[in-house]
Parts: sequence; C-alpha cells; structure tokens
Amino acid sequence: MNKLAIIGAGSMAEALLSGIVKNKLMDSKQIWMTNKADHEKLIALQNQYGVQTTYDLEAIFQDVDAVILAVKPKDAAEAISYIKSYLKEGLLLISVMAGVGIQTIEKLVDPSLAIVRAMPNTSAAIGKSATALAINTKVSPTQLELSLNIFKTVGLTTTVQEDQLDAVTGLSGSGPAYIYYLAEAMEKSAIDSGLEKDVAKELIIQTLIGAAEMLAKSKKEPEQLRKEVTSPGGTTEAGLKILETYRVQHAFIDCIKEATAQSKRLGEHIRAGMKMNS
Ligand SMILES: NC(=O)C1=CN([C@@H]2O[C@H](COP(=O)(O)OP(=O)(O)OC[C@H]3O[C@@H](n4cnc5c(N)ncnc54)[C@H](O)[C@@H]3O)[C@@H](O)[C@H]2O)C=CC1
Ligand SMILES: O=C(O)[C@@H]1CCC=N1
Repeated sequence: MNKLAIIGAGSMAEALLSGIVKNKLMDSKQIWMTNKADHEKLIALQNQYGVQTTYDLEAIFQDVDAVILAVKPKDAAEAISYIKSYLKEGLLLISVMAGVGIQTIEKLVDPSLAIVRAMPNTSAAIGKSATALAINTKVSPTQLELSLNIFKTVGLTTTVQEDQLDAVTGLSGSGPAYIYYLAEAMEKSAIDSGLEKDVAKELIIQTLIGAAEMLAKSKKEPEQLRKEVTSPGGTTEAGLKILETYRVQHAFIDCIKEATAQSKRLGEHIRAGMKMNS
C-alpha cells in the first residue's frame, strides 16, 4: 500500500495508527490524517507518529489506496458526504463505526466502492484487540488481505458475515467494558475487606490475565475450569451461590444481547435519518 488516509483522529484512530507505525506496515509519512476541527490533536499526532495531517482533502486523497473512517456513528452521514467525491472505484473504504451497515454506506457512496466494516475494541491501543471484519462484494482478495494486515497490527483478526457484526459489537467491541466492570467490583470488595488498593490491583490483574490464559491454553471448557476452582463446601462455592442468587450469568447474557440490539438500533437510526434527508 502506498498511501493510507484516516478520517477521524480519536481514540480508535490513534490505536490503529500506533499499531500500523509500530509494526512498520508502512512508512508513517505515507499515512494522512484529519479530524473535524481539533488542530492541536493533529499536530500532536504528527509530532508523535510522524504522520501527515491536514484539512486539505485534495492532498489527503491524492493517490490514496485505502481510507479508514473512524468517526462516531452519529457523524457518519456528515463525514461521508464530506469525502464522498473522493471515494472512487479502486479505493478501499474501511469503516470501524459501530452499527453502521455496509448497505447504509453503499447508499451514500459510489456503488462500485470496496467497503470493509470492522469491529475492533479498545485493547487495540496495546495490540490486543479482537477484531472482526466483514466485506462487500467489491473487495478484492488483495484489499481483504490489506485490511486484515492493518488490523493484525493491533491484535487478533477474524472475518464474519456482515449480519453477524452487531453480535460481535455487543460481545467483543463492548467486551472490555464488561471486564473493567468486574475489575471495579473486585477492587471495591477487596478494599472493603481491608486490602491495600495497590496490592488488590496487582492481584486482580494477574487473576484476570491468568484466567484468560487458562481459557486460551487449556483445552477445557469455561464451565469445567470453573468447576476445578470450586471445592465442595469451599469459598468459591459460597461466593458463586451469591452470583446465582443475583442471576449474574443471566444478567451478562442480557447485557451482551442488549449491546447487540443497540448496535442494530444505531444502524436503523442512521438509516432512518438518511431517508429523512434524501
Ligand atoms: N471506543 C470503542 O470502544 C470502539 C469504537 N469503535 C468505533 O470507532 C469510531 C470512533 O470512535 P472513537 O475513536 O472512540 O471516537 P472519538 O470521539 O474519540 O473520535 C472521533 C473522531 O472523529 C472526528 N470527526 C467527527 N466528524 C468528522 C468529520 N465530519 N470529518 C472528519 N472527522 C470527523 C472527530 O474530530 C474525532 O477526531 C466510532 O464509530 C465507534 O463506534 C469501534 C470499536 C470500539
Ligand atoms: O459503545 C460503543 O458504541 C462503542 C462500540 C463498541 C465499543 N464501544
């Protein structure tokens, strides 16, 4: 790839930029970035990563191979109409916007445009994202490989059908927040029980890393691993009984389903807004 443009310069855009630069996927001088109006942020990114930043769309799009669209879903229509005249056949558009479907984007751009819809998560900032990608029929094998290579710089990648991306968003897109929520609860209870915050934090982090690595490395199902921690009449059993009383597993299932539904609703909301404006 000779040149990459990134539209939007927020946390997700920076995480991707950082991965691409760190893994030397391309020279940072070949990456062009812009945002809505935060000039200082662009200067900071330029200084930190050596990328090119500008509000001059002609300069950004001249001879560009791929464009990453990393604005908020609510800004999708405005951002796409801003760059629409530059989105030509042969170009690859990669969207990381939650909920915004490929069909919705197709309605806003040249129908021949190759589009990848990706759902990373914020662990991209440390190269540990779980990213799923879906593509439209215009994406060539080379463009798919390029997209996978971009997201591999920030973690694991997989491809799914487009209609599965809302479920991915509810599961692994929002997923880090569920784990942080658990970590918050662990920290609060540890402090209430008299542990020092620093000590508690260290123990919690290692417990989460250890459990995640057991899930990754052991061939056992999560249920089996849970049972192996739980001695009859022991501490874990006593603790888990409380989770059962509060139906916490059901709450997590409902949580992920609701996040998935919200991804669908976001997409519908944007589609409805487009119809009203057309
Ligand atoms: N934060 C997360 O956990 C995840 C976010 N995403 C998606 O990534 C996208 C970006 O999210 P964040 O980086 O968290 O947002 P953010 O609010 O940090 O950044 C958004 C950026 O878009 C720019 N922008 C807005 N309108 C624009 C326009 N018309 N032209 C050019 N730039 C424009 C803003 O200036 C800003 O730089 C969202 O669509 C979100 O759904 C995807 C996966 C995970
Ligand atoms: O909450 C959100 O809408 C974004 C998308 C996935 C994670 N965060």
